[in-house]
Amino acid sequence: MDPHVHPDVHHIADDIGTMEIRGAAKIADSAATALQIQARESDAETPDAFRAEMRAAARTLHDTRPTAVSLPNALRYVLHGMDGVTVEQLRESSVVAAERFRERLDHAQADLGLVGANRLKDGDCIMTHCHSTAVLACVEAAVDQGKELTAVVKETRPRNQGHITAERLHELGVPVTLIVDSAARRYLNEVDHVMVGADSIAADGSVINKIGTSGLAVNARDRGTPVVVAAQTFKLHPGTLTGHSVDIEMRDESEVLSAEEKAALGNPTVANPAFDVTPPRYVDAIVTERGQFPPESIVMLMRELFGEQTTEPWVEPVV
Ligand SMILES: O=P(O)(O)OC[C@H]1O[C@H](OP(=O)(O)O)[C@H](O)[C@@H]1O
Repeated sequence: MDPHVHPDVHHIADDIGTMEIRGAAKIADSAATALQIQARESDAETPDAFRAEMRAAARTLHDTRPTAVSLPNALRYVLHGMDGVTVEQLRESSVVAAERFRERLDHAQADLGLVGANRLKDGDCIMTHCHSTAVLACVEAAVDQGKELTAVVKETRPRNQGHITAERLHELGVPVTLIVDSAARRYLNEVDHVMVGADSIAADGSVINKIGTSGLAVNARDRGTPVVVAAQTFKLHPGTLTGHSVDIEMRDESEVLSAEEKAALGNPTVANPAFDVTPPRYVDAIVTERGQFPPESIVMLMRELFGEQTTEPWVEPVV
């Protein structure tokens, strides 16, 4: 019989898959919460059964979206924290690990915000792409320091997450100019920084973020506008230390065109990659809770944080 996965874990996994829950930090937070629910509610009678349930829950969550490494990093953190010889010890340690992960996430976001805010000067204008809570943490910290900022916000087709950014910036008192994605180059001369988030950062300093980030970064370099990536260290992709590449998620064509719209166009092939890869030479700085790094040096931080090896604790152990 398959290990029992709590229905709330399935619900959270479904919400991550459909992007009801989205944004790399929020996904990580929700994944840790889901494992906490699984641990709290488990009826497992033996330590082996408990561990098997936790691994199954983690696999369910893991298989939802492939690109944001914050998801496996959250699962890894909680499963590595699961410790003890009785079910109650395993339960308690898992719950504590999930709680600790979520607290670290919150602190990291606040600390990163202060680092990012130091890059911003009173009167600066930023250009954003998609919706990144890490970027907003930098803006919020700068606003709290009394700096007046303005923003040019890219819509970010196909899901228009730029609209969320516009709303949040408005709440922070930052005046927003919303533009369609293809207008970005036109406005790059008028902004002081491009600020984006990240879903994964590879060992060579490449930044994997919402589709359109790489074109924006290349244009920004051409115009001499610095590109800042705001990302907590759990966006660092440990697998890339050992030669793995980051999967780029292809999402459903219905996000781009409805079935009727597609038929009216003569049924073209529709491709909907959710992310792209920006090479390190187009990134000026990666802002983390551990400070600001040139992308080429991020590998040193990764070695310090992850060592040389990575494990996938949600995979069944070989017996
Ligand atoms: O962790 P924070 O900075 O909030 O978000 C980071 C990134 O997550 C989002 O992915 P999606 O919308 O879930 O596909 C965007 O690509 C955004 O830049």
